[in-house]
Amino acid sequence: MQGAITVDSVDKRYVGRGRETVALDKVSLSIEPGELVAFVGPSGCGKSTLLNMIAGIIPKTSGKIVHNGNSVNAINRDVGYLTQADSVLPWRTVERNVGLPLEYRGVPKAEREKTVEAMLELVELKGFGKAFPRELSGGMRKRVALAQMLAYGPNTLLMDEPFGALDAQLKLIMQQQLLRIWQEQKKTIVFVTHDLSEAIAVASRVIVFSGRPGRIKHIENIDIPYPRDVFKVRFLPEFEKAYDNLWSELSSEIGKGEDL
Ligand SMILES: Nc1ncnc2c1ncn2[C@@H]1O[C@H](COP(=O)(O)OP(=O)(O)OP(=O)(O)O)[C@@H](O)[C@H]1O
Repeated sequence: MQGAITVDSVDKRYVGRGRETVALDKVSLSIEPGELVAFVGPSGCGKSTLLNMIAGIIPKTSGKIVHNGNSVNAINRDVGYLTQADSVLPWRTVERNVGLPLEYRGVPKAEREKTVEAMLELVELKGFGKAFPRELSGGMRKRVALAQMLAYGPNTLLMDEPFGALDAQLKLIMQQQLLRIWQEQKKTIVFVTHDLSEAIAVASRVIVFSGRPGRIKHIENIDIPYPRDVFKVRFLPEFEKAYDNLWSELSSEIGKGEDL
């Protein structure tokens, strides 16, 4: 199924310099096509490791990951990946940054320009195509990175603390834009965050990982219908209930196996 992710009994052990780190222990999880799921957990519990394995960037030690019906055993080109440190190149204009993945794929210029224009419109940066990244605010740069990721049309987006470096107000704006794009484009999204409010505001399910070795400790369904206003949801009783549940699950894990 397009966008579906199944993680089946996945372990990850890193071995290096005579030391073994068990990052993930028997993690199993199913994500439906079109779902927006958030991962939360203490630092070092393996959230980024799991995203990297879904993207096929690093190998699993054991277990199985299936995406779009295919077993992931090498670089997974069906996902878009956005990290906190975005990949916007300072010497390229906005439009040439957004078009970069299409250039790599050899997409002809005319088609590339059409896609870039549509992507800039989608992230509300129409008219900024000729600008350079240094001329943009932090939130605008994030939107360039988002447009770049969306340009080649992956059905699944992996986002690792994408808004972590932004100030509180910009974060809200980006969360709202993300929800709009998600609803318009019907993508599957896996979103890693340290911010519980952010996780509850955007996700339909929040997955809580235990301290290292990372295991799935709890799954919280967020019973707030979409479309959501990320600012107003904070005042709903469902939000408060989810926050209480998540905090009680998470607080006991903080400090366990952490890289202090
Ligand atoms: N290449 C590597 N070699 C050895 N150990 C690694 C490597 N990458 C990650 N680790 C270890 O695996 C564990 C999980 O790391 P990971 O980055 O996946 O955690 P995380 O939950 O994303 O953390 P954070 O929230 O701080 O970003 C950590 O203990 C980390 O030190």
